Amino acid sequence: MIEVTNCNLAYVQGTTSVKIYNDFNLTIETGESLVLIGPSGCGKSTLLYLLVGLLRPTGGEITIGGEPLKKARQQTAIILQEYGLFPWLNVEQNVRLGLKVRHQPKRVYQSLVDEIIHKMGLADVCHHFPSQLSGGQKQRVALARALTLKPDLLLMDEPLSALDALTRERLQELLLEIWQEERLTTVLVTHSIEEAVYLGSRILVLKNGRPTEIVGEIHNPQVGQKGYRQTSDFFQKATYIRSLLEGGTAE
Ligand SMILES: Nc1ncnc2c1ncn2[C@@H]1O[C@H](COP(=O)(O)OP(=O)(O)OP(=O)(O)O)[C@@H](O)[C@H]1O
Repeated sequence: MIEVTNCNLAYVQGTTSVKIYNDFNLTIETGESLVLIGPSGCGKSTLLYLLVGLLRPTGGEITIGGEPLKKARQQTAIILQEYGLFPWLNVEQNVRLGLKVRHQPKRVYQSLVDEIIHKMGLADVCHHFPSQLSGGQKQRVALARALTLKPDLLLMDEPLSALDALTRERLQELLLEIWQEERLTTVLVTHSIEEAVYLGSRILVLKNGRPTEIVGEIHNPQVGQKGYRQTSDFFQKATYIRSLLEGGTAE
């Protein structure tokens, strides 16, 4: 379980300090797929950076599994929109990079790397360089690299936003599959209402105030059910989230 308790975070902008989070509280259960949605600038990425340990709150505390988060943990993986691949390394080298920097011997990790490359559908391009890949393939490499580290927490900042509609849908399926199989705790930031309802077992709608507020919390236990995207329940949740984003209230 992740607990964010009374957290404060301010950025210095020019001569002023702008409070993004003030006494902010959030609990994320183990195995949840939490989605954060909200207008640009409301603080979604900042929350991910706090959760990964790259930013330290100026007040309050974050604990993961009861342990106070003091610095980046090995079991947390983060995937960013720009993929974060090294252009001079091929697919396989990019995927195994995380294990290599942790000084694992090759004989220990190679079978895991091979397995994940297959699972991500990258076997045919494993000797290609990032410049030879499509956006969807690059994102699958980033995902594969994160998964080789066997994280217990996977944070994703708009990972699918640069992809065309069909590639995006295929990767949504893949993310859902990974979440269902591994039962990882995931936190996904997206601007897509549909994606939020398709992938989030709980969806938090944030408001662009100073400080940031949660204006809606939607429990979505049907996530992952076959054909969910075509149901009226899916449509109703999407409509509700839209109304919250537009500043309306619950129907
Ligand atoms: N390093 C920084 N220094 C000063 N201000 C910052 C810094 N990083 C972010 N901000 C500001 O903090 C606010 C929240 O930024 P953040 O990137 O968390 O928002 P976001 O909801 O992820 O936005 P987007 O949806 O556009 O990615 C914004 O107003 C942003 O300009």
